[in-house]
Amino acid sequence: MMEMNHLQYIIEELIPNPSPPLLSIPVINLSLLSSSSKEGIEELQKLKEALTSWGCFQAIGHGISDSFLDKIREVAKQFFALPAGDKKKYSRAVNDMEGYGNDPVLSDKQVYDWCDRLFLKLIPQDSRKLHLWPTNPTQFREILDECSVKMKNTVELLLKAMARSLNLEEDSFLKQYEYQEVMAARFNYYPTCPRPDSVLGVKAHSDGSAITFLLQDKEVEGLQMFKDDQWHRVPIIPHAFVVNAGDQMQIMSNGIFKSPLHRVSTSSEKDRISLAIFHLPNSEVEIEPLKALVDEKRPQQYRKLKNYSAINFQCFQSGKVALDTVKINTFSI
Ligand SMILES: O=C(O)CCC(=O)C(=O)O
Ligand SMILES: [Fe+2]
Repeated sequence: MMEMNHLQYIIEELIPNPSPPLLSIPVINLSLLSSSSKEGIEELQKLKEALTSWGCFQAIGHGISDSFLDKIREVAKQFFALPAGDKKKYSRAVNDMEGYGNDPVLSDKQVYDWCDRLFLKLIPQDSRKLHLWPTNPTQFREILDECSVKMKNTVELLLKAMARSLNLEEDSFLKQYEYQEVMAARFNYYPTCPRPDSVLGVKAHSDGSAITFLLQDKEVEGLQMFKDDQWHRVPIIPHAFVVNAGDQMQIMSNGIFKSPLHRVSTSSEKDRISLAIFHLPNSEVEIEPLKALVDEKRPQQYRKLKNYSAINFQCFQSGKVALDTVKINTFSI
């Protein structure tokens, strides 16, 4: 953790319920989603229900082996365990999100996340800033590269299933992307924290992505989802991904799929590592609610836009909720 005044990490009041109830979110077997068997159709229905209510689910049957996921966890652990001086070689520039570091300093009122991270773009390949990719541990680059290839297939399979679950052509979402996807990895390291009652690993947020795949720590819980006016702890399923829709999916699906609010608690006993893989359209591509999901009963809820990440960042700076600022006011007076 970089040197910083600890007060800057404290949320004004005590977190009302730092350890809320454990609630199992739906578990979906991705390998069943392309099957037209009875099982496959039921799984597709489960997927739709999960994304329209929770906005998230635990993905099993995703085709990435347990041993590969453990390898990713291992190199991440080795990287964060390096001496500070070694990690600093990969530090992000002041005005860049990519690289190693913690929250950018935007205002003196800001509350920081109790978290160090390594943020790297994976796709498109020519956008990679390889000088920020660790060479220690030596396998890091190779494993992350392999991870991007595997994840690309898994995410595309899911995007197609999501479209089919809404009775749309299976490439509806990918077409909106104009097949120009961006994929980025964010490794999060949460050191032990002396004040878990008033400090969060990551403050409540929704993701600016279209879809996020999260590999949780295998042993240490921390992720919490907000649903029905309550926080819920997300249980660990060691080789599952926690998948959630992001804001851009809420926009493209005209509000049908939900981008859930989530946060990460801290622990005074154990440090924790997670890896979030974000998938989103290229910033030059315009997105809007799919025409097939707009009708009289469900008028268009969001305006056409591009570069949602920039909108999200600006809103974060001024304390606004990004999705609210791109919403079309549909109710009449
Ligand atoms: O560490 C986690 O469990 C979640 C991290 C997260 O929400 C994020 O990186 O956007
Ligand atoms: Fe997140």
